[in-house]
Amino acid sequence: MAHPLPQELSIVPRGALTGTIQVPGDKSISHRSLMFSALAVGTSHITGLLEGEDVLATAAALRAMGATIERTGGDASGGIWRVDGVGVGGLLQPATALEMGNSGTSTRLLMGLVASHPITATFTGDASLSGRPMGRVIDPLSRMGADITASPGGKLPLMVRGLCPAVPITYTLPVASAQVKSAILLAGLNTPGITRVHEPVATRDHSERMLRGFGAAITVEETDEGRMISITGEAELKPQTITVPGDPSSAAFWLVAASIVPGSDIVVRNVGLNVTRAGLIAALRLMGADITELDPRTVGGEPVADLRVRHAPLTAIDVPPDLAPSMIDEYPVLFVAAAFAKGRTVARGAHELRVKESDRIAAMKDALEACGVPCEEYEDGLAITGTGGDAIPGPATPDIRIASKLDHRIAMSMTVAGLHAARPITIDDIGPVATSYPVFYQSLDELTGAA
Ligand SMILES: O=C(O)C1=C[C@@H](OP(=O)(O)O)[C@@H](O)[C@H](O)C1
Ligand SMILES: C=C(OP(=O)(O)O)C(=O)O
Repeated sequence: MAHPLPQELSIVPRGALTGTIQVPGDKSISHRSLMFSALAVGTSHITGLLEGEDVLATAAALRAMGATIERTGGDASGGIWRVDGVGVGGLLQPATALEMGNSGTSTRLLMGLVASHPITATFTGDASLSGRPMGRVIDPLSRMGADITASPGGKLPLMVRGLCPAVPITYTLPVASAQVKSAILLAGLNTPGITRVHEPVATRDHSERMLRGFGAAITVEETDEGRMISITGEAELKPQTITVPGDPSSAAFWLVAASIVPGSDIVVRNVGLNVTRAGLIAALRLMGADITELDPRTVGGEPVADLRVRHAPLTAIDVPPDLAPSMIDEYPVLFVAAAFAKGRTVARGAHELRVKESDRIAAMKDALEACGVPCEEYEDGLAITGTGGDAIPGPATPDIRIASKLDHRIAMSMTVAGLHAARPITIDDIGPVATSYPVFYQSLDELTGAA
């Protein structure tokens, strides 16, 4: 895929954030809504689907394998989509390679789907995705019988030749990864017998919740050694009407922005608060953030609330490592919060950050240090010495560019940092923001009165 030209942007402070916004649909739930609907027998309807590039890559791949997927309406806060599924076992051989763009979730979950179908698919991706480890899914899916040929180091491009019928396995996750767990469960859907995933550390449980909603026989047993998830194969999924809640990983940027910019007082509506995703809120509250949950309710089987966030002085903490799985995508913006806290925040136990769209530990260290924020890098995290609430200095000279490294979360996090910096922060490429939050800069305009 040809890369679009880099979109450079300079961020300058815009004053307090005020008003109310709604974040787009949850990315994890949007991917799964499309995949499970594509495997159901009949027509599903999805409201609030995130229309980011990652989710659109999933839709395109499912279409290439026979599902009919159409947008029927919607607005900036989310799309309304209709999916006519092919039934479990009914995926067709795609005619061309599946182009996954920047999306790890699309790649790993769809590899699981292909693994137990009688089809062969080639997966390709952009430079970021092509550097990410796929061995973590290649191993269990190969044990189930799939024949997978990958590029050196277990990377993309790779080809999955599915086996049908596949062999059920019991697999203990060697890394805390909802993508690996979900890939195995998806392969298990079309595998005779019971496929089991043992998860020593709990990760996001959207697949389990949604598969149950679609009528799959799935059980979750809590044990002293973690969770054992069992799925009975050759399932028949029933079509659903799904409302996707707002993405807590997108709300995260506003929670931090309002906390650090003096005078801010905002409401972020419709934020998913599943405990397997809510770690950042817990960490920010430990730092002294002023976050109130309003109107708690259930949307699409997930707990949701509106969040009121007011500026508050933040204090450094040792981020509890057991929060890591429930805030894994939020570390970059947590590091920004730490840059404004009083004292030295230490966040460790987050080695997985090394293998996201970029090495997020190195990327944020480089970015924050370039803005005058003292950092110390560990193999599994970062220590950051904050200003105690004052503006961070910003780059020493105007020619310094902050590298977003094809990583949406680095671009958005450094945008937030630029809202309270003494000098402008120029980001070399904000294009990747479109993967998960296409209306991010519109929402920033709304919250800062520039819309
Ligand atoms: O299952 C998912 O939807 C996701 C799981 C996480 O990845 P890992 O499974 O690699 O931890 C997360 O970082 C990613 O943004 C989305
Ligand atoms: C890690 C992320 O996504 P993915 O793994 O799907 O590329 C993310 O959105 O931060």
